[in-house]
Parts: sequence; structure tokens; C-alpha cells
Amino acid sequence: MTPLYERDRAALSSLQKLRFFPLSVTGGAGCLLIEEGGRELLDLSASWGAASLGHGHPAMRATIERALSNQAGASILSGTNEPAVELAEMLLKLTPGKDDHRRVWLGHSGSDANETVARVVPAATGRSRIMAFSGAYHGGTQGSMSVSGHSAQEGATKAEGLTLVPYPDSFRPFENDPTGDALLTHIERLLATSCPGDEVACFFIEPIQADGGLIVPPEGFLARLSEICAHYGILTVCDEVKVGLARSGLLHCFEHERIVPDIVVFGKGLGGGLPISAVVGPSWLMDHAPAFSMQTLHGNPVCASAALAVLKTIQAEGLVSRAQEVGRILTSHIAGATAQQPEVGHIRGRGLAIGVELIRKEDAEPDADLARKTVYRAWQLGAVFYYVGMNSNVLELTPPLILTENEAETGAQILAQAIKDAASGMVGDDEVAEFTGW
Ligand SMILES: Cc1ncc(COP(=O)(O)O)c(/C=N/[C@@H]2CCCCNC2=O)c1O
Repeated sequence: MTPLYERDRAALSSLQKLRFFPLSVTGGAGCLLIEEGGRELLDLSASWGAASLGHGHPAMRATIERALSNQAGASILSGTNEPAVELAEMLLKLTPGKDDHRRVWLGHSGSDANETVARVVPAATGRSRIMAFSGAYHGGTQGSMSVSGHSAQEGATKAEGLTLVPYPDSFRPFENDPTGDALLTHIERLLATSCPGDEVACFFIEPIQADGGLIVPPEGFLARLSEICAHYGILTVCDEVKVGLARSGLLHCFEHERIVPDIVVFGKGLGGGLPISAVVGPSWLMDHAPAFSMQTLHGNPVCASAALAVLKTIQAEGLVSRAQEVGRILTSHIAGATAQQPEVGHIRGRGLAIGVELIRKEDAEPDADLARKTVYRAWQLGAVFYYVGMNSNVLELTPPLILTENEAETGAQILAQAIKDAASGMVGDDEVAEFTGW
């Protein structure tokens, strides 16, 4: 343990720790993190997708310096500011929608954004039910956990009218039907019986289920689900917090599905490492009531400026097509480097949102122990990434959108070597014992 990590143990609460190895960061630049002691690590997580432009991007530094040098207050609760308004106007322009009149709510996190939606939609529609997917992670606050279905939050209180349904996973398909048709039939049956569709306010959807296992839905599934929702007047809420804003190889991940959600939620990469989130929705909903969902620093001009820098840099540096191309290269390198490793059961994703599912070669069951030892070994070898999944067995790669082709090749090599070393027993149970992950 480094001195900084020992101080972390002595001073910071474990309530907010999700640790996989003793990472002590003293600096960073681009896709590199600098560890205490000076070791450089290739960051293939970007802090769970938040550092979308990597670390210390010139556009971020310039815009934050400018915002701080003439700081326009700290909030939009009781007075507006230019960066917040400009950000809202840009999000309205960039986000496809069904309604001509829409509004933007600005928050701090994916959690408070999804919690806001989970509160306002039932209030504004008078419908008490909400549908969501098992495995979904919509946040870590009470209200966002209440509409989530991730195994790590099984103890959390769920919304009274919540109905969870399986997420379509072609690798472990519902009723052995990889097309998703059986699952759609199941959902339609619920809406016609025990979960009456005309009582359902909204359906929370991830266009790729990220924390549930980086699962890409079968072709056409979400389009058909959207049609079913429209039939019952159920609002579709697309949670783009992790896979949105260029990461998937399109600006919005839902565009792969050829759907136009009623409500879109942004977070993580929107702020490029600063805390900001957003909800884009119809004005009849987003203007339901004043002071309905507010926190003191919502819409602060510094974070709003950072978000503007992210959106402008995505456009200026062509990061959408870059994510598609470098994501293809990274996926190809991973597939090539692990082709002889039976522990790799499935490689999936879109753009720079990639999942590598680890299985027991004897029975193809999820191998959580291998996943936790692989991410620990990868850290020892010089790369940072974590695992996700309802069975904690899917390596998740969500690197900064500026990842280079060389870094992609290096990352794939480290990932493959880490799996090989972990599978050969190089990482002892005692080494990972304190890193409980999730
Ligand atoms: C699709 C999706 N929606 C909302 C959230 C919540 O975002 P915040 O953690 O910024 O409140 C998340 C957060 N995901 C978790 C954050 C906790 C650590 C585990 N890894 C994640 O990416 C998310 O992936």
C-alpha cells in the first residue's frame, strides 16, 4: 500500500468505495493516470466513463479557467447564467425529440437526473407504475435505486409500482430466444394483465445495459418495445448516462436502435470529469411544477462550461466517428489477443463501450473470481478497468473518447495477459481479499 492509500483508508468513508485494487492517483494526462510513485497507467475506464475527454484536455482547462475568472454565480436555482442557458440550448438542438416544446433540467449526476424523472413522471401523468429492466443501474440515490434492478442494490427499497423485466441478452437469452421476441411477448402479456399498460407512467431503458453487463440488445428489440410503449401511452426514458454522447459510435446510443425516446438522461461524460447531468423532455412534463427537483449548485456555470467544452470538442475533434473506429480496432485487438482463451465467453459492445464476459471453461458459467483477479492483474500490468454484470464477470472498457490506436493495441494486450495470468493462478485470494468490488 502506498502512503496515500493508507491515508485514504484512515480518512475516507468506505460507504462510497467500490475498490478493485489499491489505486492511488496523483496526476493524469490524456488517457494516462499517474500513480503515487510515478507509474503511468493506461486508463481504460475513464472513471466509469466520466472522463470522456481524458485528463487535462486543453479545451476543458481553457473553458474552466474562463468560467472561474469571471464566475457567474454558482447556481440556476434563483438566478440564471449564460453557460447553463447555452448548454440547455445546445442539448435541445443535439437531442432528437418528439415534442416541439421541450425543456432541459440540469443536475449533478446520473442518479439525481434519473431520480428526478422517477418522481416527476408519475406526478405529472397520474400513473403510479414504472417499468424497468433487471440489471439496470440508474443511480445510487434512494429515488434512482428505487427504479433500478442491479444485483448490487438488491437491498434497496424499490418504487411501489415498479415492475422489472429481464433485459434482452443474446448470450444468455430469456427463454432461450436470442431474438428477444419471447421477451417482448412476456412484456406485452404483463401490460395486458398484472401490470396494466394504461397505469404505467414510464419505462426506463438503457440502449446498452452497462452495469448490468455491457449488454447490447438484439436488433430491433428497443424499436418494438417503443411501439408497445406508445400503444399504451407509456413514456420511454432513455438513460444515456454511460453510453451516450459519442461513446457508442453515434452521438446518442439510442440512434443505433432507431428510436426517439420521450425523455433522455445524460450524465458522466457530459461533464468530462466534472459533476453535471441533464434531462431533456417535453415541456408539459419538465415544467410540471417549480422547485420540484432542485439542489443548491444545479446549473453552476463552471460545470455547465465544462459540459459545453465536451459537446464542442466531440464535434470539433470528430469524436463520434473516432469512437466508432477506435472502438472497432480495440474490439478487434481484444478478439485477436484472446482467441485462444476459453475463459472469454463473449465480447460485445458498441464503439468505445466494450464488454468482455468471463466464464468457467468447464461449464460456461459466469466466473466472478476470474474477473476480480483479472482487473487486479491488469492494474499490476499497467491498465485500469473494472468489471460489471449481474454476476460480476464482465470486464468493462469505457476509455476516454480520445484513446489512440496505439493505446487500444496496448490495452488489448494487457487485458489478454491479465486474463491469462489470473486464469493461471498468479493472483492469490489474499491479494484481492480486501477489494470487494461489487
Ligand atoms: C446507465 C447509468 N445511469 C445512471 C448512473 C448513475 O450515475 P451517477 O453515478 O453519476 O449518479 C450510472 C452509474 N453507473 C455506475 C456508477 C457507480 C460505480 C459503478 N459503475 C458505474 O458506472 C449508470 O451507469
